[in-house]
Amino acid sequence: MTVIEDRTEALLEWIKNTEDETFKPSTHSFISPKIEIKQFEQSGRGIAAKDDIKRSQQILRIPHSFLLNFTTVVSHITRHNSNIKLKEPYYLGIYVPLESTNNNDKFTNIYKSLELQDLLALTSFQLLSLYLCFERQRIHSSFWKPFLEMLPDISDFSLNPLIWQVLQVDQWEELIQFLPESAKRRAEDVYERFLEDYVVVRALVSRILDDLKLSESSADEYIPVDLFLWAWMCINSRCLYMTIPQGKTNADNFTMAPYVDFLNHSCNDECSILIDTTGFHVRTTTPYMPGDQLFLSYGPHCNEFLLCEYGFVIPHDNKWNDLDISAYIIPLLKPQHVEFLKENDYFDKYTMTNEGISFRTEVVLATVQENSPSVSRRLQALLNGIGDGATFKSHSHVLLKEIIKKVLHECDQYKHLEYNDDKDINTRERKKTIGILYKNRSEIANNILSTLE
Ligand SMILES: C[S@@+](CC[C@H](N)C(=O)[O-])C[C@H]1O[C@@H](n2cnc3c(N)ncnc32)[C@H](O)[C@@H]1O
Repeated sequence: MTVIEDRTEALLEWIKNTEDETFKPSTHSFISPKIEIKQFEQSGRGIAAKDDIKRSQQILRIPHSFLLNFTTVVSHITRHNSNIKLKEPYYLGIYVPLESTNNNDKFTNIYKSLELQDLLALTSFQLLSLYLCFERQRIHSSFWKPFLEMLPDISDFSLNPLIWQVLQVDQWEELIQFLPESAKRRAEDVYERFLEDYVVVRALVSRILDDLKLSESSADEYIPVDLFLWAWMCINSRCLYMTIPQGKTNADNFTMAPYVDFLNHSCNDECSILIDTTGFHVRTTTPYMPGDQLFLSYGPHCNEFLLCEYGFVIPHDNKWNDLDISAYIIPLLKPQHVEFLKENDYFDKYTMTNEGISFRTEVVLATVQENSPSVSRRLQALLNGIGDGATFKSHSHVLLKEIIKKVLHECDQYKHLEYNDDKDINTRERKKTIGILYKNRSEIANNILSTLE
């Protein structure tokens, strides 16, 4: 057996796979005997059909105790602290084996010192990143060992700009500079989210070390930044939407789900998800033949989003690609335009797709044509949906053509990156991916331009 097959066996045993849809659904998993984990060239490990699978067939069910989320992590950590009694109903069904708390390593000493309010003050991302970092380091006594052993390596995220920046990979500053402005902004947003989580978690660990009079130990020993990065990226690239009762914002509403997290992304919905009291279920929404890869849509995401959040792109025909031209339009705005657009919630994010320009883009192109937008009746009519903005159209088209020509000029400068021959394979792949982003932009720009001529 190969290493991956061994690990898969261990995972199936741990999640108590029964291959029986009806057997003890709240404590045992069901992994359809018609599927298997396989290696795919473009997308790494994924799930393949071994047999014909009909549409609308249940293929996976994972009980709540094997899902890694805010509720299960709080249940596991607080088991180390006998003063904490969890009473809320959502904690009651979570199975935490006692053996997993019988250890006195340096990480469980921190768990013992964490109060419930410390945990509840964290976001899902912060709590799970902290927990994955610790459990990875105490893996041999971790309840989650078979799951942790199936998680990707940091090298699997090599295309992701967050990795370039945090690990300062070869040519990282140049690579970030090469990104289209809208992708650069997405990458900055991801970096800020990551940094904020790291700072909060590190401060919490430092405080506990102080409380334990262990201030000679540094929080960096407990959460090295590269391990925190690995944990954070595992979560970001594998989290699945699920409502969390303790969630403070929508961003807290997710879970990690063993085995389900091997489903790769496609633009079309080919599987669907359902969560009930027995756990996390996946059904097919399309038929599959033996050898086919099963896919789940992670959402209507363009390539810039997929790259910055997950570290991959769909090289051909991502139907959710858009072209963000905010960086070209915003410099054209006068202060009164900016004020008007902000007041009406139309500032920034000016996009177009192959189908045409977005309404936000139509609004901004109309707004720049008005000296005093706040008193323009025709602009107000456009915003209220009373007028169709016909009087703005011809000048909007002129402006749009100018902008698109600039976009195409920029794409011509960078498209060649797709075919670069950098001697370092990682840099080569990263540059190639940036080149694909420019190719995507030029395709949309050319399509829109042809409708204007
Ligand atoms: C939820 S995991 C899927 C399992 C993953 N392939 C693995 O080997 O563990 C998501 C990650 O899979 C990869 N991925 C998913 N869909 C992909 C696709 N259509 N093309 C390329 N990579 C993909 C990306 O690396 C992404 O961060």
